[in-house]
Order: sequence, then C-alpha cells, then structure tokens
Amino acid sequence: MSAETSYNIDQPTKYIQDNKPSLVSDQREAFNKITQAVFNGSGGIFFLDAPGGTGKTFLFNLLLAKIRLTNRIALAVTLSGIAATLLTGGRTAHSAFKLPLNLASAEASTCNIARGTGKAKVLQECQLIVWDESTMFHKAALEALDRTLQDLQHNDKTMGGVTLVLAGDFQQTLPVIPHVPKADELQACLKASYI
Ligand SMILES: Nc1ncnc2c1ncn2[C@@H]1O[C@H](COP(=O)(O)OP(=O)(O)OP(=O)(O)O)[C@@H](O)[C@H]1O
Repeated sequence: MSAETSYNIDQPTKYIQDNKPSLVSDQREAFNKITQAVFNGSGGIFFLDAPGGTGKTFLFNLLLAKIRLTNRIALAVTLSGIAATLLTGGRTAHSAFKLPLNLASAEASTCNIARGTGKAKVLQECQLIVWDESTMFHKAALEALDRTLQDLQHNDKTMGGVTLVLAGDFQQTLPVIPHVPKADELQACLKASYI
C-alpha cells in the first residue's frame, strides 16, 4: 500500500508538463475521456485499439502520472515483466492481482487476495488500472479481477466502478492454451468474456 501512495509528486508533475503538450488528437481525446471517468467516478472499461508503436505506453504513463498527482491510486499491469518495466510502477498482472495460476480451469474464481492485506487495501482504494498486453490473457483473468474488485469495493458495477484501460493487439498472440483445439483458444479470448 505504501508503495502505491508514496510517489514523489514532483516527478509526475514534471512528466506531465514535459509530455502532455505533445499528445496527438486521438491520444488527447482518450486522455481526457479516461481522466474524466476517474475524476467523476463513472468508471468503465476502455480499450486502446491501435497498432504497435502508436503511443499506447506513452499515453498510459501520462494517465498514471495525472491520477497519481491527485493522490489517487493508479495501477499499471502487463503480462510480461519486460513490458512492465516500460510503465511507471508497472507490475505483472499475476503479481499485482494474485491471479489464479491455472486460468484455463479457473472458472468463476477470484484473485487470491485476502481481505485486510496490503494488496486488498490497494484494490479497495485504486481508481484506475491500466493493463497492457491484455489480449494475451485468458478471459478468466479479467473475470477474476472483476469479481474481486466488486467484492472489495462493495460495488456491483463492472470492475467495482474502477476505471480499467486495456491495450493490446488481437492480431498478435491470443491466449496460449496447450493441447486444445483452436476454437477453445478463441473461446478463452477477452472478446468471448461476459465483460
Ligand atoms: N504524442 C507523442 N509525442 C512524442 N512521442 C511519442 C508520442 N506518442 C508516442 N511517442 C513515442 O513513440 C514511441 C512509441 O510509442 P509507444 O511505445 O508508447 O507505443 P506503443 O503503442 O505502446 O507500442 P507497442 O504496442 O509496440 O508497445 C515511444 O518512443 C514514445 O515515446
């Protein structure tokens, strides 16, 4: 919890001053809509659907800086540790959310986070989650987070009212499930989720 609330305010302030002016129009529109959703508490799920190299990570880091600047908790997660290093305070989703290990057989499960722990407090307080490489995740990961956030935030809205921003490319690698037909892999994809 202390790690998520102890960002030095000077760093995000300078980061925003240096980089926000260079946002292109699509990035600026997404930045404004997402920050509004966090600040007015409406929440919701956003998907940044853009090819590689078009500035999704750049936008994510600006969003993280903007939300942390206001003493709110914003989490940044990815599939791989390497991608996590590109986001300020980035972690793998498995580490941040304690996702079930065998997602393919984890129907209707939740994250392995007990009430009263530091991780539970972070999820109770957090208002923004940015999730890169999301298309490579099994849909059960997103669904486990949805149930966990609804429970911890005492809120029946999708993701417990937390604003979630997903990014990824459905034309790249989809979830990999060994020894199953292609149809099952498609069924495991985020697009097949009830969310
Ligand atoms: N509006 C911008 N102004 C200045 N530089 C930018 C802007 N948007 C992106 N960049 C730069 O373009 C490069 C690629 O951007 P970025 O890594 O954010 O793309 P990406 O969509 O996340 O790529 P990938 O999907 O491959 O991870 C980076 O060096 C980033 O700093």
